[in-house]
Amino acid sequence: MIVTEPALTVRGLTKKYRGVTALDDCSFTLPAGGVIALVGANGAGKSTLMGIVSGMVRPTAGEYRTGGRVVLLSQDKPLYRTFSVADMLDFGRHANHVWDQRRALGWLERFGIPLDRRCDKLSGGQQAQVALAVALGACPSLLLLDEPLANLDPVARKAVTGELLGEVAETGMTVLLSTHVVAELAGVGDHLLLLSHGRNILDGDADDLLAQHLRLTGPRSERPPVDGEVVHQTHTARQSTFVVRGLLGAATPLDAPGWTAHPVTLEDIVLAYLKTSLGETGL
Ligand SMILES: Nc1ncnc2c1ncn2[C@@H]1O[C@H](COP(=O)(O)OP(=O)(O)OP(=O)(O)O)[C@@H](O)[C@H]1O
Repeated sequence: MIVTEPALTVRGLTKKYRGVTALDDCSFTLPAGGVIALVGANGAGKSTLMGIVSGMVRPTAGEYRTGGRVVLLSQDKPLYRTFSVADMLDFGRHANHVWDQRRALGWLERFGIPLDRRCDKLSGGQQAQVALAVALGACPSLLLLDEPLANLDPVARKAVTGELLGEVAETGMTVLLSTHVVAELAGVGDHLLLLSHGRNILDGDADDLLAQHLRLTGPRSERPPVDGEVVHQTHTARQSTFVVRGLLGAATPLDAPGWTAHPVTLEDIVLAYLKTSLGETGL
């Protein structure tokens, strides 16, 4: 039996800046070999987590363990303005012990990025592609992408995500992709990690999470008509809606007059947890 080491294990990880708790006693394990969507509002602690895991930021408490080479591509793309694209690949080759020039070149070719163009003469989206090529050339086992796709238009973002999934399938690497574009989650991540105020409030396999959650609508009631954890609830004078985590699938018939069950999307799940963590009860 092949036992794959997790891509990342985190125990009690905490980071405090003067007066600000950026990460608050986080513990979770992320599986290897897929794309993990790291989701959270502005200031939730996503960049801090990536900074720690890449070794750039020292945690205040707790520990973490990774399964191999970690490469971070941060929000401010690390390019030298006056370097050509080819110079950036040379730089990558010299800055990394392990370097795969073919892989870096292949990525640039797929997106038609000219090698002789100076980095400051490229569009924001093209600069993101060069930074990605350098990151991939370094052959990461865990690639941390801190919103590097923010400059890309939705079509380009989809193309890049598709190519990244190809790289994951080919090499077995793990990509931790941070985003607050919740609407674009579908089809991006195999696994979801949700941060709110420095705490990991949800993590799990995307398909499992979809199967475990459902929305129930029925006559106004204090409680839903099924067992399970109430993630979020809203009430009007005559109607109640609950997002519940339980064992019932949306296709299971409900033995409760007036109640209907609906499947949820990953976006619905994320929003339900975030609203509850922000204290929005809808009561
Ligand atoms: N160097 C720092 N000094 C002081 N406070 C910091 C520092 N870096 C981050 N913080 C604070 O820590 C908290 C978490 O910030 P972080 O950048 O990790 O969040 P984020 O989820 O990446 O946010 P965004 O989506 O806006 O990039 C915020 O309150 C932020 O102001």
